[in-house]
Amino acid sequence: MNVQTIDYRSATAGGQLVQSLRDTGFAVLSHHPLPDDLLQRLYRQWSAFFRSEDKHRYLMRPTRHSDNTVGFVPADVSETAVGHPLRDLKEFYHVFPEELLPPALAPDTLDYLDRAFALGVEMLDWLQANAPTAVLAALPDRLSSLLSKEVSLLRVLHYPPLVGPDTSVAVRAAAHEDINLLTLLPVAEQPGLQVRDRRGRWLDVNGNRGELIINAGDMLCEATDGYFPSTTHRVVNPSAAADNVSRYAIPYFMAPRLDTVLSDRYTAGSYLSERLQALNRQ
Ligand SMILES: O=C(O)CCC(=O)C(=O)O
Ligand SMILES: [Fe+2]
Repeated sequence: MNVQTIDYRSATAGGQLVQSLRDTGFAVLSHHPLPDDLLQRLYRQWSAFFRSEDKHRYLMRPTRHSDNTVGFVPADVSETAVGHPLRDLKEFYHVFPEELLPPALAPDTLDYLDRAFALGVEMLDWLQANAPTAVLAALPDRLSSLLSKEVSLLRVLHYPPLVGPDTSVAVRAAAHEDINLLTLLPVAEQPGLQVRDRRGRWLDVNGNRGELIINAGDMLCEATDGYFPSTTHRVVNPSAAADNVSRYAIPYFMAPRLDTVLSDRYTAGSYLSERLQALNRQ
């Protein structure tokens, strides 16, 4: 399996994106418009946040627009991937527009969120223009018109350096699929992200700094009757002592309005509720 790197500026980028998502569920986008200096500021500001005790003042609470939570999620209540016995080794912060957010972090974080949303709209328009009409015909609207900024989630993840005895079983992020339509994830400064190919082998996602990983989520898979597969991925623990440092990642999970009918079985709302219950079962 070969996750394609696609140059955002290429005239055929849309077709390449469809092909790569079809083949692997993932793509890497180079030369995209999300500014690297903005991303670097986010890493700096959020690493300071996770180091400070202030984070406990922003403990997670229900969001206004979905069953999700907004705010800081400490490692001891973190998610447990379906089929995995232990919680992931991560703490994170859920950002939604106009909801709980430390004021010092708001300007750059919300600027990034707006830009990521605009790029996500463009990516879905690329899929719309390049996927077979029949695949998208059952959807109630154009893919990008289904998006909801209120339901879409910017997650800032901190995977602390590993300590303690049970790290051989617990992992930074156990194997899972994303719930949403499309995920935009800047290539992290530290390695660890892997995807599973059709034969069950785990492969590193080889993106370079400054590039953007794009992957299809389960809602896109459901809404296209499997045309766009949502590929299983994970974040493995550092293997060498020298790599045992904090890792940060900032995925943007783009989701449709909750009343969107995805299939005969699900609306986006019923799908999201079912999946969140499974993740937060412990
Ligand atoms: O940390 C990463 O690189 C990916 C995180 C991820 O897959 C997720 O939060 O769904
Ligand atoms: Fe994920």
